[in-house]
Order: sequence, then C-alpha cells, then structure tokens
Amino acid sequence: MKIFTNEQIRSIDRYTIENEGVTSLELVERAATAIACELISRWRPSHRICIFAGPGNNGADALAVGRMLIEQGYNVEIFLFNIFGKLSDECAYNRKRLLEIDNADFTEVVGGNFQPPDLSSDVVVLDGLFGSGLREPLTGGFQSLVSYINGSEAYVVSIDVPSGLFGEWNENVLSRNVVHADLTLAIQFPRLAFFIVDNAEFIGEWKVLDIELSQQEIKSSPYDYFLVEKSDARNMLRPRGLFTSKADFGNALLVAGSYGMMGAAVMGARAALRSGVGKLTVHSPRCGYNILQASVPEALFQADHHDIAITDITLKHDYNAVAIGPGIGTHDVTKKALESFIISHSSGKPLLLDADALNCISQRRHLLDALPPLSIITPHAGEFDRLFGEHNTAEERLKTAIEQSAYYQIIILLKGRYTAVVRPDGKIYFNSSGNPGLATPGSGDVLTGIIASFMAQGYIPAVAATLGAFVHGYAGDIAAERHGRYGVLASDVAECTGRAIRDIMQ
Ligand SMILES: NC(=O)C1=CN([C@@H]2O[C@H](COP(=O)(O)OP(=O)(O)OC[C@H]3O[C@@H](n4cnc5c(N)ncnc54)[C@H](OP(=O)(O)O)[C@@H]3O)[C@@H](O)[C@H]2O)[C@@H](O)CC1
Ligand SMILES: Nc1ncnc2c1ncn2[C@@H]1O[C@H](COP(=O)(O)OP(=O)(O)O)[C@@H](O)[C@H]1O
Ligand SMILES: [K+]
Repeated sequence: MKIFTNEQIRSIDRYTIENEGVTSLELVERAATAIACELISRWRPSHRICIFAGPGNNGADALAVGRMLIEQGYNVEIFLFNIFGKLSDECAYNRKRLLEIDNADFTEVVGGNFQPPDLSSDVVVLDGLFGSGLREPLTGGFQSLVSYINGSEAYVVSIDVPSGLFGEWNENVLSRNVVHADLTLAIQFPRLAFFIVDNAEFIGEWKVLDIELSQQEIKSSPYDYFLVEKSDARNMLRPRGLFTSKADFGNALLVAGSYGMMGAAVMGARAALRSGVGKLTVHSPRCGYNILQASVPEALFQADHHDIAITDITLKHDYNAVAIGPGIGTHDVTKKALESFIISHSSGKPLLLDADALNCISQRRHLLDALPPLSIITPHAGEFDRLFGEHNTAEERLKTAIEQSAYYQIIILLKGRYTAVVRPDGKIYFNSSGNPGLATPGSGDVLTGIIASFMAQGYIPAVAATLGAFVHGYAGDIAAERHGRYGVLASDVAECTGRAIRDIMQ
C-alpha cells in the first residue's frame, strides 16, 4: 500500500473530483458513512458519543457522522468549534444539515467560554478537530481542549489522524498538544507518522477506510513510502519450477558465531536453509564445529583458525551472498578480520552486515565508505545509534537513515515494530508483519539468515531485504499462534520460515 504525503492526497482528491464526477461533499459523505459504519459495528445506540468538530473538512466528516448516528437512534452530543468564524464549505453545509434535525444536541462554540462536557469512561469521543489541513501545532483553546480529552477516561476515536499530529514529520510537536486516540480511522491511506514509534501513543489501533478515491490516480502517483503487505510479498516471491536444482538457489556464506554465541550461527543457518538457499557454508571459530554439525547438519562448516573468535574472513568460493555478523562478538582480532575483509573485498558484490559486524564497524566508521553499493545493514535502534550517533527520537533516526543510505549508497534495514527498509533513492518500505513475540533473543539472527538466503537466490538486495523482513515477521506470526507472544523462541521463527513462504505464496 502506498503511503502518500498530504499534498499528494490533496492532489488525488482533486483528480477524483475532476475526473470521476464526484463532488467534495460526496467524498465527505463517503468518509462519514465509512466512519459511522465502523462506530455502529463497535457500539450500541445507547452508548453516549461525544463529537468534537473543527472548522475544516475533518470537522465536516465529524458533523456528517453525527447526523448519521442521530438518524440511527444514537445518543450523540456534538460540538462545532467555529472560533474564527470561518468554516470550509463542506463543514458549513454539514452544520446546516444538522441544524435541520429536530432536537439534535448541537453546540456551536464561537468564543472562549466553552464548558466542556463530562467525559466519563463510558463515553466515546469522536475527534474531528483537525486532519490533514493542520497548519501548525495546536495552541490556545484547542490545546486546552486536547488536554481535557487526553485527561479524560473516554475512549477516543480520531478521524483521519489524531488532531494536532501532522501526517508526516512531527519534530516540533509536543505530546500534550496531540489527541491521544485509542483508535484512528484513516481516510483512504495510512500516514507516514503511523509507522514511527514516537507516535504510537497518539494513534492507538489504526484502520484504513476506503472512500474509493481514483484507483487510476493512486496507481500512477509516485510515492516515497510504502507499507509492505502479504500481496506485495507474494508478488516478490518467485515460484519454484519442477525441474530446478540446488544450483538454481545460490550459494551463501554466513560468517557467524563465537564462543558462547554459537546459537546465533545455528539460528541464522537454519533460517537460511528454511528459506530455500541452495548451499550454505557457515564460517565460525573451531569451538563451533560440533555444535553446528550436530544442530544444522545441512550446512557446511568452515573452521576459522582460532578456537573461540573469528580472525580470518576470506572467500574460498564465489558466493552469491555473504552475510557477516550474528554472534561474532567484538574481539580485536575479529574487528581486524572484518576490516581487512571489507577493504580487500573487490568483487563489488553487495554484503549483508548485522549485529556485531555493525558494532565492529561503529568503531571503524571509515569502513562504511568501503562497502559495495547496495550492501545491506540491519541495525536495531541501539546498533544504529552506535553507528551514526545518538538520536532522541525514532523520527530523527529515520531521517538520519534516509541521509546515510543515500550518502553511502547502502540499504539500511532499521528494525522495529514496523521495520523500515530505507533505500538509497530515499524510498522507505515499512514492514507490516510480525508481533511482539519477535522481541526475543536471536530473532535478528534469523532475519539475517533469511535475507542472505534470498540474496543468494538472486533477489536483488532491496527485494531480499524487504521480502526477508516480511517473511521473518510472518514466520513470527505463525510461531506466536503456536506458542503465544510470550513463548516464541527465535528457533521457532526459523522453523516456521518455510511455512510462512508457502502461506504467503498461496
Ligand atoms: N483527502 C481525502 O481523502 C478526504 C479527506 N477528508 C477529510 O478532510 C480532512 C482535511 O480537511 P481540510 O483540508 O479542510 O483540513 P482540516 O484538517 O479539517 O483543517 C483545516 C482547518 O483547520 C484550520 N487550522 C489548521 N491548523 C490550525 C491550527 N493549528 N489552529 C487552528 N486552526 C487551524 C485551517 O485554517 P486555515 O489554515 O484555513 O486558516 C482550516 O480552517 C481530512 O483530514 C479528512 O478528515 C474527507 O472529508 C474527504 C476525502
Ligand atoms: N513488537 C514487535 N513487532 C514486530 N516485530 C518485532 C517486534 N519487536 C521486535 N521485532 C523484530 O524482531 C527482530 C529483533 O531483532 P534484534 O533486535 O536484532 O534481535 P536480536 O539481537 O536478539 O537477534 C527484528 O527483526 C524486529 O523487527
Ligand atoms: K482528527
């Protein structure tokens, strides 16, 4: 699903109005119908619903929902904030229609002495104050109203976006000036802000409501941000022909493990094999020999000269993919080995670097310059900050990822609830699969194995990263069904990878 900016949404809106014979009022009516249906499916008519409408079309949506709920016999109280004496045409029209209803509980707030209604825990607040037309962070009376809503026990549903939050970047927005919604009903598209963890407390659960904006325009509009869903992953996965052989599925090298961290190598190797690599070699210190051969007999073992750490990374074959990092530790000898490998790596083939490989590089930042273009790094927030400096917010971190990805021409896969695959051209692919069960040791090693396997099979790095993240999350979802969100082990995720791919392809 494409994620558009405000400006793009306005232009798709305009196109729909100009080319599909729909008026702006009809779009408001469609949005309101979808919102009303959603509320009706969740609450009974006796439930008290308190609607706050602003002066623009977010308010128009809210007023229209109010009318529809009254017509369905709901117990609705509506407040329209007409502070500046200027309503959008759609808002003014919906105000008029409400006034035509006998006994509608409707209050128009025009000045400063507004007495807020009681918002107890059994009230549902519908927040239609501001949506995509927000100009600047909320101040004055709106700020007080938002504080009042946030301080109440009511269940809060926001229309389009929580009022006070911008759809994209929110650098200067204070938490107290944004509605904290329990449910956000986004009109037609989710917004970039939904995928940034800083905003999780504002957005709550979210759902996209389709108002049938022009599909043709949506398809042809360029985008910078994308939410990867099952159908996207399905389109990326190549079916396997009946006459294919191991040789068709690539040869991968996984440099992983050290004394006390051989599990990382085992999990990465299992995940790579479960996601279909043709041949896998694991390079580990000698102490890993018995462990690896016994637990992953399908993989070849290549012993380092050293007993407990990796000291020598050299490619004895022309591998289709080389992944380095899970469990290798940050011993000086390992850092040196990694440095000389990266500096002398001359084939130009992209590398995949994770975990301790990134921690090693963070102490030798010049190595980033030496990475082949389109190499993939897969940091979580901590590893990212060790590489690129401390960040106070996830939004700042994402912006840095965009800059650094372009600067070094590498793919940065920033892990989290919505893992972001940031590409050098500035495009970001957010992953939608996965659950908190994946927050378990070794989970990242499994991801590395999957991506390495896809790279070896000939998926271009950007696809291997995006598809790998989706398959990993999906395998985590299957594992959580079996073991629950507390009980998932990274080994379960590796184990479920093959089934995940099968389910996605069906
Ligand atoms: N596109 C779609 O898919 C569809 C979208 N729809 C809906 O329309 C919504 C967008 O509507 P919108 O453009 O009228 O903007 P909205 O957020 O209501 O606010 C604008 C008003 O707020 C004011 N204002 C702004 N900032 C302020 C501040 N800090 N403090 C005080 N005032 C401030 C601003 O004032 P002005 O800038 O004009 O001076 C103007 O009066 C969208 O979110 C969705 O819900 C659907 O109905 C149909 C299809
Ligand atoms: N709440 C969550 N929802 C979805 N995915 C998650 C969640 N928490 C963690 N993950 C995923 O689990 C993986 C954890 O990786 P990482 O932090 O490197 O773990 P480890 O270092 O233990 O291997 C990442 O792919 C991340 O996206
Ligand atoms: K809103």
